[in-house]
Amino acid sequence: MQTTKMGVSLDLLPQLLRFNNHLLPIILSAVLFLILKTCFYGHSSSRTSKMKLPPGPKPLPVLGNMTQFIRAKQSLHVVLHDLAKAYGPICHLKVGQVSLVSVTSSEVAKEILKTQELTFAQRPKSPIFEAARFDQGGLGFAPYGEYWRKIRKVCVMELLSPRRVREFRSLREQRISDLMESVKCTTGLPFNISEMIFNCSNGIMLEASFGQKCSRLDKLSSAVTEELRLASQSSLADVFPSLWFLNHLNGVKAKMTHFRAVFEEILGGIIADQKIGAKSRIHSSSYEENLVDVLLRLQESTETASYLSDNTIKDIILDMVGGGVDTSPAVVEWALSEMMKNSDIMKKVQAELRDSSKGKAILEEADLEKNQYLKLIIKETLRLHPPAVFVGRVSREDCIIHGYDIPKESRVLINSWSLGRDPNCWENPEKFYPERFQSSSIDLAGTNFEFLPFGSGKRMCPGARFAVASIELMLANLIYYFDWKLANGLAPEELDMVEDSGLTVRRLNPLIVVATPHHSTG
Ligand code: HEM
Repeated sequence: MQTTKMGVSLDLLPQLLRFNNHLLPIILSAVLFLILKTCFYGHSSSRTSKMKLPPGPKPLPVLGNMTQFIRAKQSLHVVLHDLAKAYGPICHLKVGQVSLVSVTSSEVAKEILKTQELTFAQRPKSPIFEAARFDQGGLGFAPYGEYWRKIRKVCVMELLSPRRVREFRSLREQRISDLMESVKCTTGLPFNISEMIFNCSNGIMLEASFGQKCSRLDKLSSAVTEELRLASQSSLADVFPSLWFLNHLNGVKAKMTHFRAVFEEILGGIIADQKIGAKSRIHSSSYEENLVDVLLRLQESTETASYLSDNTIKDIILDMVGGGVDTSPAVVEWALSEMMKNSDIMKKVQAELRDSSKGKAILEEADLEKNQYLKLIIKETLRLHPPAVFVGRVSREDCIIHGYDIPKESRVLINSWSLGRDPNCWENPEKFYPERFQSSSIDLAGTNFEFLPFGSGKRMCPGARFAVASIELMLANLIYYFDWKLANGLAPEELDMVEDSGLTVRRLNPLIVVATPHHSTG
């Protein structure tokens, strides 16, 4: 293996940073700055190797020239997956000034997420998100500590608890029934199901959060989507933290400040309105609380009042909307795509659903309990297409992982996409084969480290139950009620499965289909 100090930094930058041409001078100066800094002062990886450590463990070398692995426009998770084939399950990359540790094996993932859980209970700092948040970044980006613990408790026990998820059942059923009506209206013509799935899923999340449909919520959801998109186009300043001014020069800071103003206007307005109406609504016995109501009620309670300011509530709500916005629809989209390609699987699940719920116009959640195959399909989709391809953490102290020194502040990317395709863990890993989960104990709880779609441990996704409830009901109804064909005479094997890049990995090209109502349903 060839080891050079700068090779990786420069080769990986174009992968991580998508930038406009007018930013080129800034980028070049930054790279030049780094080269000079490296030449004259050395860089942090060389400091790493000089650290005093107990005998045995060794510094994880920075990999050398990897140009051969980086094909044009390939996503970072695929680049890192390919690197692992050559260099092993743990690789140290230098990206700008940041030490990045890529992990692609379940054993190493377990060491990080379980054995040394506390060391890695921190998320990478994101100056981009910080600029668009109000307090300490809600749950997702709050530093591990007392504040995070309190907010996490509110989210897990109050906002996304099993009881609360059940309470939103009729909301899900109503929204999905609206989706079915929209699909019916396409009357056998080609249409973009990806967009409809996205709107439905988004509608569920927004209505659960605010209890209403209104135009300002559409504005909020587009701002959150745009914000996530901008954040996924990782800014140069993220990998050169000492060049703090870059985010000002490249316009990212201004855009984030704009999003913050949009969030302030909409969320500030909604919180003020809901405060006025809350007491009368909550005293009505038929009233179902939405998430903002719950947070405002907790704001009045002596136990939680001290840390639930209006700004914290805004951050938490942005976490809820942001956490669910692209992820759940991505799973429905990928599952449907896989079934379009694998007609046997589609037929099998349709038969199971249609036999068990004969003649029903629409499936309710209670109808799904007996449909095991649908659950296997969702797991298999999450294995091959985890919407969040990385579980991202930061080391809070120097530690040793897999026999290597990992310095404090290293960013760790556990590649869930790669874990789901590891031939050491999965037979015939590239094949979409839901039956593999049939007699397996592997579940979504994050205790099987080859399958981490929702992460694991203390910072595991608190929205998993909420997400799965929507995904199951939406997918079940779509395949129960309609028969599906690809548009424009496309054969199943011609359907592309190209991934978009971003924080959430969805299809790059929308799924264009033709739906025909099935004669025995409804
Ligand atoms: C299919 C849908 C979803 C997937 C695949 C997903 C995946 C993930 C993953 C991988 C993490 C990081 C976990 C870790 O570090 O161990 C995470 C964190 C998080 N997710 Fe989700 N998520 C989904 C839906 C949701 C929904 C619907 C919400 C909110 C309603 C949500 C809210 C959050 C929050 C707040 C965190 C940060 C938790 C913390 O840092 O303590 N997610 N999610």
